Amino acid sequence: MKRNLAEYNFPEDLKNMSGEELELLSYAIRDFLVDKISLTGGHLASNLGVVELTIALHRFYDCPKDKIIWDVGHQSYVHKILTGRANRFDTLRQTGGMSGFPKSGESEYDAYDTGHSSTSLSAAAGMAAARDIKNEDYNVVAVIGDGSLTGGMAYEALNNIGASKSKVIVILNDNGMSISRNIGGISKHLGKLRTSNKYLDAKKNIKENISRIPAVGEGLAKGLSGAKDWLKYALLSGGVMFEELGFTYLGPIDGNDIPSVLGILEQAQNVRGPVFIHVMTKKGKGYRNAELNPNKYHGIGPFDPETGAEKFPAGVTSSKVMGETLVKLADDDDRIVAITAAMGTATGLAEFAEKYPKRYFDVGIAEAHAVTFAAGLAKSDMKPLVAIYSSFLQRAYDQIVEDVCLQNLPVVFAIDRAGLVGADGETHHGLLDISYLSSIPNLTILSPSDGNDLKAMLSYAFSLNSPVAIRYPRGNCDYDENREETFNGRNVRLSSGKDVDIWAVGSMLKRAEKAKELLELRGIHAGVVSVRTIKPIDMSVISSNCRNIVTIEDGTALGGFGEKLSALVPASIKVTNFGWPDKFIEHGSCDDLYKLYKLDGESIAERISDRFEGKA
Ligand SMILES: Cc1ncc(C[n+]2csc(CCOP(=O)(O)OP(=O)(O)O)c2C)c(N)n1
Ligand SMILES: CC(=O)[C@@H](O)[C@H](O)COP(=O)(O)O
Ligand SMILES: [Mg+2]
Repeated sequence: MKRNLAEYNFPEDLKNMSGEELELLSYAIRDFLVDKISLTGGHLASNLGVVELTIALHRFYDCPKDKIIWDVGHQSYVHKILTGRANRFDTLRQTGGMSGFPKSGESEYDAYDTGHSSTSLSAAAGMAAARDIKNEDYNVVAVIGDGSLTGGMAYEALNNIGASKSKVIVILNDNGMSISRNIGGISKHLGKLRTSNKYLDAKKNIKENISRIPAVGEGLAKGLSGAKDWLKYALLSGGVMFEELGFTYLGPIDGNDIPSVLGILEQAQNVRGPVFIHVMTKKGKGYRNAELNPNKYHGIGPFDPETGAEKFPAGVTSSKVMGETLVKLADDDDRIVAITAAMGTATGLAEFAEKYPKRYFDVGIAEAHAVTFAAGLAKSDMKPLVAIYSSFLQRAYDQIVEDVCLQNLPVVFAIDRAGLVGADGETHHGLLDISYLSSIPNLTILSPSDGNDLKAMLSYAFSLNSPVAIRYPRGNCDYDENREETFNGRNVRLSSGKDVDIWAVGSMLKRAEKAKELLELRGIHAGVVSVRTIKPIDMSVISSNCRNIVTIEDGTALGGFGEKLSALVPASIKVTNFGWPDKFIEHGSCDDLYKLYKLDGESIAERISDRFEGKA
C-alpha cells in the first residue's frame, strides 16, 4: 500500500490489486474521508457507506468509457478519490475548489452532473438510448439510494427503461436511510427484500422439514403454500415489483463486501436488458459517530474527528425560528399541519413532528407530491405549511400553479435556503424563486429581513385565506426573542436620503445599511427601504422627491423584484437592479461569492457612487 491515496494512479491501479489490497484500500479511504471532511465539512455518512461499492465499481467497469451516474451525487467523494482527485480534497466545496457533486467539467469520469435527487435513472436511460442508436458498446450504470428511490421521477424512468429493454444497470444503494430514516411504502418493501433471504431460507427450511414427515408430509407442505403465502413468497423472493417492470432483479447482497459486489456485477454482465441490483450498505460505516447518527453526519460542517463535535455549531437559524413559531401557532389552531419532502430536521420541523406527529407529514423526496398533497389538505379546511428548500421547490412549479394558486388555496410555502447557499453550489443556490414565483396569480410572496420579521410573517400568512410564500436564507439570522415585530403586508421605510433610495429585499437589508453608511462618507445621502413584500408590490413607501432607486435582492436580477418595480414606478424615477447575473453561480463561501459578484455592502456602495460620479 502506498503512503497516501494521491500517489496511486486510479482507477488503473485498482485492476491489479489483490483482494486483500482492495480490503486495505477501503480502510485507507475511510480514514481519508474522516480526516479530510473533518476539516472542510461535507457529506460524510453517505460516502462512508459506499466505499466498497465504489471500489468494486471502478475495479469492474472500464471508466470513463463505461458511464457511472451518481444519484444526487453527494456520495461521489470515493468515486472522486478513485478517479485521481484525492489531492483536491483540501479544497472540497470551497471557493475555486473541488465540487461536492459530480461535475463533468471537473473530470471525464463524472459522466453526468447531479445534485437534485432521483434524476440518475432518467439520465442513464437517455445515455443508453444514445449508445444503442449509435451501436456503441459500453455500460451505463446508475447508482441510486433508497431515499432517492422515493422520488417519483425514478418511477417514470423505471417504467420507461423496463419497456425499452435497453441495457441499463441500476444499482440501488439501500442503507435504509434518506437524510433521516427513510419513509414510505417503497422503503417498507425494500425492508422486506432486505430480509427476504432470511425469510426465504426460513420458509424453504420449514417446507423441507414438513415434507419429510412420512406419508402426510408432502401434502402438508403443498397445503402450506396457499395463494396468500405464494404471493408473499413471490413478492419477497426477488423484487418481483422490479421484475414486473421489466428488470432482472439481482440481490440483495452486502454492498459493503467487495467480493460480493464484484460477483453480482459479473452476474449482471451476463444479463440481457435492464438489470436492477439491490445492494445493502451501512450509512456512516467505519466511523462510530456517523454509524450511530447518520442523520447528523449526512451533511456536516468541520468537526473534531476524535469527539465528532462540530467546530462551528449552528446558532439561531431561520429554520429554527420558523419551526418554533409554527409550533406556537399550531398550539392555538389545530388545523395547522406541516409537510416536508424528506428534509424535516433541516427545515426546522423536528419539534413540530415530535409534538404533533399526526399533523406532520414526511412524504419522502417528493416535492411535487408534497405541494398537491398540501392542496388536498387545504381543500379540506386544513391549514398546511410546506417547508421546502428554494431549489428543490423548482420540482413542484406546476403543482404550485395548477393545484394551489389556481384554486387559491390557503397553503403556506416556507421556502428555506432561498438565496445563495454557498458550499453546495449551482444545484442548490435558491436564486430563482422570486423570478419563478412572482408571475403566478393569487400568490403573496414575502421576504423577512430577520427572524422577528419571519415570525410575524408566519402569523400573517396563516391569517390570509390564500397562498403565501415566505422565502428566507440558509443559516443563522438576527432574532430577538423578546421583541414582538408586527407585519401588515407593507414595506417599511427605515430612513430617507435625498440622493438615492436603496430597496433591500429581505435578508439583503444589512448590506443596504452598510452601503448607506459608506455612501454618507462620500457625501451621497441614501435612504433605505426594507422590502418585506415582494408581491403584491407595495409602492406606498416611494418618496415624492425620489429620483433614484437601487434595488438589491438575493435572487437572479432577471425577472426579480427590481425588474418588476422598474415597470411600476413613474418615468421620472431611475431604477437600477442589483441581483445575481444570468448564470449558474459556482460553489464557494458565501462571503467570497457576494464579494465576487459585487453584492456585499461595500461593493453596493461602490457601484452606487460610481453611478453618481458618472463612472458607471
Ligand atoms: C430534489 C431533491 N430533494 C431533496 C434533496 C436533499 N437530499 C439530498 S440527499 C437526500 C437523501 C438521499 O437519500 P439516499 O438516496 O438514500 O442517499 P444516502 O444519503 O442514504 O446514500 C436528500 C433528501 C435533493 N438533493 N434533491
Ligand atoms: C445533498 C443534499 O442535497 C443535501 O444534503 C443538502 O446538501 C443539504 O443542504 P443544507 O446543508 O443547506 O441543509
Ligand atoms: Mg439511503
